[in-house]
Amino acid sequence: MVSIDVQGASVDFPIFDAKNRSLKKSVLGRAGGRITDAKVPVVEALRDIDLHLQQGDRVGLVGHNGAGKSTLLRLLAGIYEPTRGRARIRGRVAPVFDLAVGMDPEISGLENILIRGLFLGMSRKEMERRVDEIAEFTELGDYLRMPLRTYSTGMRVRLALGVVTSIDPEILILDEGIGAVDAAFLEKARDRLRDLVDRSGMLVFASHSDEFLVELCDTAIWMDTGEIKEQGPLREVVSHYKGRDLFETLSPETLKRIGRERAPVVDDEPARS
Ligand SMILES: Nc1ncnc2c1ncn2[C@@H]1O[C@H](COP(=O)(O)OP(=O)(O)OP(=O)(O)O)[C@@H](O)[C@H]1O
Repeated sequence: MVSIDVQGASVDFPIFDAKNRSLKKSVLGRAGGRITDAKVPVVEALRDIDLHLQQGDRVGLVGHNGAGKSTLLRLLAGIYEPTRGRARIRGRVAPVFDLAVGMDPEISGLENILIRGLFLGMSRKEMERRVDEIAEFTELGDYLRMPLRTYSTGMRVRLALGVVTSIDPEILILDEGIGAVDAAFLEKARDRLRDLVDRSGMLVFASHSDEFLVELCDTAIWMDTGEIKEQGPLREVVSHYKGRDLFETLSPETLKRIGRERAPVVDDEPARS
């Protein structure tokens, strides 16, 4: 059984080369974690996080720029150790922060499929079994035998997305980078992404995209200046964060796919006869 237990965890980044010349006018900062006023300033990226996640959880992470989403993902992936408190992770983590990480420009697309799969925790045998199917999905044809440096950005993303959606992670930690893929290909990748999420034991996904959040998650955490401001059902938490109903901007196709009706809009105006 996979699980993540975080108790009283904080992550600080001391900044040794910060400029101490103050701004002529003090500027109200809205983005980012709190910065302590010391000789060596410290960015408090996460403060006092308590979190328990278990098998089957599909959690969306929302919050303003610099709220601590990526730092929390790295803590949950075991990449960062908490400065204070503790984080216990049970299960094999596949961290997908940047689709391009683990790809080598000098080797072919086919070789990159294998290497990237190993990086995400698959065995060589498993990847050899899947390589044909991934190659077909990417529609890259003869390019798969060419070095990766000859690919356009979109072609690289196709390759990376093909590999990422073929793995069997116990804990899938996903950062929002996948939003950068072109819309047509994403349409094609959507079912694969859903399958990936369905067969992974747990998903934590940071995203600014309403469509992606409703497609992949059922609960949410709202991060604000390094703290958990709210945690609960997806629609409720994201609607509080956005200040409007999460379902308001979804396309009819998305609503149909997720099998939900848009809630009736509450009309404050007195009914006219
Ligand atoms: N390596 C680092 N060194 C110093 N400060 C950092 C580092 N990584 C993150 N921070 C700071 O920690 C805070 C949280 O950053 P984080 O990247 O987790 O935010 P985020 O919610 O993912 O933001 P975004 O939506 O803009 O990606 C910010 O104030 C950021 O400046």
